[in-house]
Amino acid sequence: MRASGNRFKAALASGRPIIGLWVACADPYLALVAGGAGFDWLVVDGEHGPNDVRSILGQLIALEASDAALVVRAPMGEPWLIKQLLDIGADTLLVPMVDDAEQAAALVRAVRYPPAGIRGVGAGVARASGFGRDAGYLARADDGVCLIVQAESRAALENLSEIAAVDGVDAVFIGPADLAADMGQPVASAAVQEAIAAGIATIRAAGKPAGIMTPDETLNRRYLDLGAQFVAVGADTLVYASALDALARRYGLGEPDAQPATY
Ligand SMILES: O=C(O)C(=O)C[C@H](O)[C@@H](O)CO
Repeated sequence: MRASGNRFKAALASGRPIIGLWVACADPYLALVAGGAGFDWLVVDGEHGPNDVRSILGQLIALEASDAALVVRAPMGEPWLIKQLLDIGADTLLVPMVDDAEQAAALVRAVRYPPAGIRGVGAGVARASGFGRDAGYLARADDGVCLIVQAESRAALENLSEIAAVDGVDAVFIGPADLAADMGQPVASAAVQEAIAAGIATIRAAGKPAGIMTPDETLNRRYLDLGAQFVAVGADTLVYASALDALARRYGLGEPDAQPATY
């Protein structure tokens, strides 16, 4: 267990842009491969990767020696699951589909122990506290958690300033794919791009770091120019599929006209 404080929070506090990677293969061995690439942060994706608490635990253990800040994305913001993810040692949670400040405030309560929150106390049987060996864990735990909420709908963007203002929300991530789907437009459309630009500005105006993810380098550099601070630039699954497809095509195998994998 990392006793050196929350690495993602420290990276955000530095003010410098940090570049991340989605880790969705749901396998500790492949997580090790990603962990050695040099990304500033990695998201173990519990929403779209075929993960459960045990597989996420295996990846956290595999990544313990990595220099990357580790983020775990919950499938949804359920307090019982958040409790389990924190107990296995996740200290930075990314929670999808947050549409209003009430949801965000409930998530803050879910990541905090009483009296500030509702997180059940089970540190004595939790990896997070070194199975009770870290006597100071409970006192540090609330401050040691970094909560990132995802705004990825028209409703979320309408409520974005209130969401970002919630005390205990450390950062806000804009989900382009879900936002585009909710808007009924392609991610690269002017309407979605304008909404993302406005969203980044709103999050920054609230004094919170803005994050986003897309495999499109042109868009990522635009988002960085707009002030996004934590930007994921790809996913292990996409890179793996594209690289294998390209290798097969070099020997005349696979679909010669197949489009590069994208999300
Ligand atoms: O809506 C989005 O975009 C995201 O939340 C990121 C994606 O889910 C990422 O996993 C790529 O599919």
